[in-house]
Amino acid sequence: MSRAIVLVLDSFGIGATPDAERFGDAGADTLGHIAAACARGEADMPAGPDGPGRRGPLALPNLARLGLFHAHRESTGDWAEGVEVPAEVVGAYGHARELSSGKDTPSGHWEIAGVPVRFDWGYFPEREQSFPDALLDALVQEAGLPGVIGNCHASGTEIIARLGEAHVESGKPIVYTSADSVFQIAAHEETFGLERLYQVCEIARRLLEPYNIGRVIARPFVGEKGVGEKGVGEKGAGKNATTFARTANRRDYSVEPPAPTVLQRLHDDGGTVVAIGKIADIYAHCGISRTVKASGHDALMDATLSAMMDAGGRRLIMTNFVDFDMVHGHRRDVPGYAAALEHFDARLPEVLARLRDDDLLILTADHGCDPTWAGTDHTREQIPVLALGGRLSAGSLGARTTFADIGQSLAVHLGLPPMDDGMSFLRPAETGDH
Ligand SMILES: O=P(O)(O)O[C@H]1O[C@H](CO)[C@@H](O)[C@H]1O
Ligand SMILES: [Mn+2]
Ligand SMILES: [Mn+2]
Repeated sequence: MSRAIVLVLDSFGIGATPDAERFGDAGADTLGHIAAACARGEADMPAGPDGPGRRGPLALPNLARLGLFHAHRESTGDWAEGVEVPAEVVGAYGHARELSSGKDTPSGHWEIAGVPVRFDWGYFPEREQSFPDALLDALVQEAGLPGVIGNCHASGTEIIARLGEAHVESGKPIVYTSADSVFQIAAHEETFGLERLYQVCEIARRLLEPYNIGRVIARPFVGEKGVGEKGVGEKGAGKNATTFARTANRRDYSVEPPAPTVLQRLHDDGGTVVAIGKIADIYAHCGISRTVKASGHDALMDATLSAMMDAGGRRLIMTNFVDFDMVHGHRRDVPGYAAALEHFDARLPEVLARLRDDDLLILTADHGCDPTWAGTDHTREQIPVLALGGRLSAGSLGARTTFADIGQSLAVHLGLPPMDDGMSFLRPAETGDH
């Protein structure tokens, strides 16, 4: 029975799309710019409590053997700087551009699953006073809040450092947005309460219906307000030392995909869809047979491996590795992104060792988030398509004109009727037994 394993490296773009100019992203290249910084020795990181550190050129030998650097070269025209190009490539590799109108996570994932987003999302483009009064008034009234603060474009970590204390003192949640179609609500897990935050998000989800907003995101945090001056030499010396930090209890309230995804089709056809990490939230819980929550790339990898060890059956296992984006991309943390990639690469052989003959493995991404780029938002980029399966031969899959080629290939592999969008890169002779 065919199985497919799809690993989404959230935000791991491999070069700007032809339409990147429209997004202010011409020249963005998440992989290329990380590799260049590593080659220049600008992404060294000492060992610390968070990991073993890293040094020198970007080392991704296992992804390289699947064709990552070849795919990047076909996308951008150049080899990534300082990387070791493997003598032999064993994977089928390509790069894909996005048909969807946005460069956000749901659009990217839905298109990967065969359903591009052709309509325009609603956005809140004003940097300050971003949300309509009518919306905030209704939220305050329906949720019984003393008010809200924030109401601007912001980076989530910056805004809790800046407004966390005011939030704790006033009980007013922090509302903010970004270049994405999002309404984000940050609140303290203990003083405000996690369940209450989720309830407020559900009310916001309903109130946002007329605005066509893709996601409401609950951003719980913990920690304390400033406790005096920090000592000389410490990070943030001279500033009030707040300890506000976000927790793993983030929750995304997405609208439903506009058409049945390949996940939905498999689930409805009696197959099993195992959603690991944020996947279930991203697909608004549509077409999910089993949800496995895990936080951090090691736990996400462990959950993926254990799902691969489960008894067979026609199934899709899909995992989102969110820290590339959330912890490193948006925070413009080049050394951290490089270290996370190297760590992922080092664990990849564990996945390869668990592949069965009729499995199809696909590694890909949902958009870019170039950590060397201005601002803190995503970047409109091509995604890598690295595929390995019993009957797929090694070599280039070329330039794919939509992420939906992945969904179409999954439909073929899993024995489903064709999706409306995308072209399969599996030849019929290469499909598994159903
Ligand atoms: O800065 P933080 O809160 O991480 O938010 C980022 O994460 C959101 C979802 O990807 C994006 O819209 C961006 O605003
Ligand atoms: Mn994403
Ligand atoms: Mn993001």
